[in-house]
Amino acid sequence: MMATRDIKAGEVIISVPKKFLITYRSLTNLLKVKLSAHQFISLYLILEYKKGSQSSIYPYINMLPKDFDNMPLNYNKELFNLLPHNVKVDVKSQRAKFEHDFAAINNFLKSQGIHSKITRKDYLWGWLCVNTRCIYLETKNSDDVKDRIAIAPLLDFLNHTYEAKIKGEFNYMTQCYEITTFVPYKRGDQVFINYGPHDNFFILMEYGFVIPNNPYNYVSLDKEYLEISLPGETELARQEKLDLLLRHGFYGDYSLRISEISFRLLTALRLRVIQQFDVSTTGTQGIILKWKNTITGLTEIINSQNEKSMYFHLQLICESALLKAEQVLEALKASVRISKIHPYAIFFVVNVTN
Ligand SMILES: C[S@@+](CC[C@H](N)C(=O)[O-])C[C@H]1O[C@@H](n2cnc3c(N)ncnc32)[C@H](O)[C@@H]1O
Repeated sequence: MMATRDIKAGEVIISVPKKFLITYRSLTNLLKVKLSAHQFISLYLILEYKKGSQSSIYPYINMLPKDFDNMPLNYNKELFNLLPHNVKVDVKSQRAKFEHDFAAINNFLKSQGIHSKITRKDYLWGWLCVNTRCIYLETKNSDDVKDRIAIAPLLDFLNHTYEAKIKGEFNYMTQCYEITTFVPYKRGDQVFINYGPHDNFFILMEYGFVIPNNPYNYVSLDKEYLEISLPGETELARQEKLDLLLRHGFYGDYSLRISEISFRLLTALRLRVIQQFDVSTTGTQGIILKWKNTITGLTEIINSQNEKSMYFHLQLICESALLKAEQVLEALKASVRISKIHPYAIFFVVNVTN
């Protein structure tokens, strides 16, 4: 979407009247349903899609993507396996959510005596249309979960940038969904919204694209942390350290950003590199106490030797992550040559790996 005049910070750039919002409530006259808003709006979109030019919202249906082959949920096994471990975990839970929703609409259609001709592929299309395009509405009645999401076709013209500063909300006075920009635009500029402070893993999974030089990007080192082998560390010691991490809320979510090593990762590594670890001894109990002090902020480090070893092993796990990424990039190069995978999908996986 483009600015047709200069726009000042603080101006409302878009105002969509309630009657043009597709919500659960706006559709309930069509069918009495016991489905979530996401489930039902997805069903509505695919039913409209199947009507072709007879659909009352045909112009909108016609401008929706024809497929979502570039989204991880649709990747074949070969490409899925090349995704970073943490993305695979998230895509698996997204897939489970989809399967749950697909089962719910099938049950619903059956309960209505409707013989469904909606395939998994059909429904996935509707489901991803909603996932990539819905807006969240703060309802006055916080129990009214069915009214929380909406599709506003006009808003589909707005793309995302992390630089946009906006507020989007339903205005009860004007009965419109309004977007206010807090950055100015010049006539002819592309006008953006901001889907949130998301890294490329999230953006790829939820919206099917990536942002070059996204400042929210990070590398997850959870798998490398668990797989690291420390000389002299017994399986019992390893398990006791992991139990301690769990008990203190420091298990997992170990990330590296462009200019930041997460405190969680540093803390977990400090514990991990402690040698001759045996919780039944007073020596280990004393060092665990010092480790706990680094969590509360009482001290910054356990001791200089532990700190040195921690950074040494941090470097090792970074090198291991780098090696894996290089192998993935090589495999992706081969995929481009041999398979029929959507070229954008390959570009996206290269981007989240790089
Ligand atoms: C609400 S739609 C935005 C409008 C979309 N460009 C269209 O023409 O339908 C959301 C989709 O737009 C695309 N999109 C939004 N911002 C983008 C960006 N900065 N770069 C690339 N694609 C973007 C993604 O495919 C996303 O799923």
